[in-house]
Amino acid sequence: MIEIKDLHKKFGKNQVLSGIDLEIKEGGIFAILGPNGSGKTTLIKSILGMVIPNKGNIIVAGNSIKKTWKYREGIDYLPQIANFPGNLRVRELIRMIKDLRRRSADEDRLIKMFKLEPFLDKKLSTLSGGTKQKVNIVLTFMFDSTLIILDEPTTGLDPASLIHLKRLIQEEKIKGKTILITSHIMQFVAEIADTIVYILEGKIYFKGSVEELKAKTKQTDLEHAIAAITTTTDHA
Ligand SMILES: Nc1ncnc2c1ncn2[C@@H]1O[C@H](COP(=O)(O)OP(=O)(O)OP(=O)(O)O)[C@@H](O)[C@H]1O
Repeated sequence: MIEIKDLHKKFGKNQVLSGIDLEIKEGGIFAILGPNGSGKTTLIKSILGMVIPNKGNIIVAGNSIKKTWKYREGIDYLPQIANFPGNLRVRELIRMIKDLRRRSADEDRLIKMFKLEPFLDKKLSTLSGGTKQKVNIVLTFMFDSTLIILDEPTTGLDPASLIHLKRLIQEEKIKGKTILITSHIMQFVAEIADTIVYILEGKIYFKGSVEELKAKTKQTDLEHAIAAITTTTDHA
């Protein structure tokens, strides 16, 4: 589904990605992990064509993404920070995104799931952080793309909403979709991820399952395994 070959990206003198090689097969949940500033969002934005790499190649669904944008229509993306005009009402925003993408959407089920009915006529600027995030989740999942990219999807969510989000992601996986997630919430990652990709110092430091990482680092939970990763694993 996605092939990344020798990807390099620097911002000024800051070398963020320095030779990322990664294959993401079709179907399943992939968590991209790494410390703050390790380049997770940069990698995601490179896949989306929002960051132009200095070197390397990215192939999505068999085609190089260089100088093309059409492939992006087949990706549903939840950004880490979504900035929509505050004076828009939730209902208007949903309408606007549907018009922009010119795709059929199934928003009603999601609005119900996240109990957003009372907020539909409210302006975005008046919503709490968690409610805004639920609106962003609706905007992401209301389309039916085969590739879904979620940058820190749990931000601000209360426990009930987190359960809904997990269920939603798992339902999409069962449909055969490929889901790419970044998160710092290790319990969330441990519960849903099939494969973990750990980025450190611009490279892929580990790729494998949660169980493989726990075994490799001799830890019983993912949080401690991640903490131990740099001292106990070899480069993947
Ligand atoms: N547009 C930009 N211009 C300059 N530097 C940038 C830009 N985008 C990202 N960076 C830098 O690139 C590095 C990686 O940032 P990135 O957002 O990809 O990290 P991250 O792993 O997603 O971090 P976090 O876990 O904090 O979200 C950081 O040092 C950041 O300051």
